[in-house]
Amino acid sequence: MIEIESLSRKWKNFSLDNLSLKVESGEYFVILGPTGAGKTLFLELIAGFHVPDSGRILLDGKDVTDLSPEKHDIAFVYQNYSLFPHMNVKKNLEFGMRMKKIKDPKRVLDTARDLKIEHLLDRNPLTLSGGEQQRVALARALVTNPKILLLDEPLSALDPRTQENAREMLSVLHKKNKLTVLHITHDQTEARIMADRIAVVMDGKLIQVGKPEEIFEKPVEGRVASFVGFENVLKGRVISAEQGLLRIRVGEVVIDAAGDMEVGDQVYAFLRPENIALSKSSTQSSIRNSLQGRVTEAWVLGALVRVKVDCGVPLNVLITRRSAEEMELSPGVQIYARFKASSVHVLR
Ligand SMILES: Nc1ncnc2c1ncn2[C@@H]1O[C@H](COP(=O)(O)OP(=O)(O)OP(=O)(O)O)[C@@H](O)[C@H]1O
Repeated sequence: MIEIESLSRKWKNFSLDNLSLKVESGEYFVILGPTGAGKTLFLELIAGFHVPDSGRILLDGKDVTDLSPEKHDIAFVYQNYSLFPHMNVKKNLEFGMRMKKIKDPKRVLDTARDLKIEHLLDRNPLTLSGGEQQRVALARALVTNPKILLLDEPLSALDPRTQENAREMLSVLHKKNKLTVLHITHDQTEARIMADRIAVVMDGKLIQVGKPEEIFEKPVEGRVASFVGFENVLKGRVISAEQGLLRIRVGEVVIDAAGDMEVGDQVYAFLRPENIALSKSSTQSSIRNSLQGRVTEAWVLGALVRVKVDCGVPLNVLITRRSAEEMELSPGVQIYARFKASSVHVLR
């Protein structure tokens, strides 16, 4: 459906380099990356707002690289919604239809019903809440019955509850209208929940494409690992490697990890804070790693507590508030940090 072949474009101090990507028809595809990665520019290239320096864009097999945006037959929802403030909601919707020369008044009402904005049709966009504006922006995009929907951070301006409703609504519309969606976000949770597949973009480059579990469990580069939540990065050297089980020396500490490396390799071991458990005693269990250490800091974050532990290596740990209270955790307390070998993601 959407084929991007070696797309490059340079702006003053920023460039998108050699991006290639295939999005299947009907896929919900998320482009994930930190702020300034070039996600918006990438989406705008696909929509035809800029002409690339090199490379091709094919929509449904048709080369649209040099065609104007109207010929791309794509609907775009902007981060700030960009509703026309001098038109009421109904006229905002009708505008899109006029542009595409669609004359079907029923579509406005049907789309308004789908997006639950029937009661807002006479209102001025400036009087709407953020969530209502977002639904109107989506309605304006969908009223022309596009095959491809491009969403630029569509949920970032909404409060968490409204975000949840909007996510659900987007999923329903995606399935009902058999849309191919390209959704960009810097929010990992959003990407993980919504995507069939994810492309990670950083510094104008496409780093990894895969299913959510591949991106979140098997990131291919350290910067992706850090971005998707592997906060602990331990640099070490492999001292033994047998049947997929590695022993890695990190300073004075030795940890076990699952992976495919060779003895002598210098590696980075990545570990999520939520995959480390704390206990006051070193009880026997199948968990391979149990490092003795001392709590250096602890902050309460609602139902969770973020704990810094010094085990010869510094570790960030996230545990429930209840566990922290049961263990009477506070700076200076002696503790064991425990984690499975399979929780450690090892990269060269
Ligand atoms: N018209 C332009 N001319 C020159 N540079 C630009 C232009 N538009 C954006 N940039 C720069 O390109 C880089 C990528 O911007 P872009 O908006 O695509 O990032 P993003 O990944 O969408 O970030 P965010 O999540 O913050 O929106 C930034 O450094 C930005 O300053």
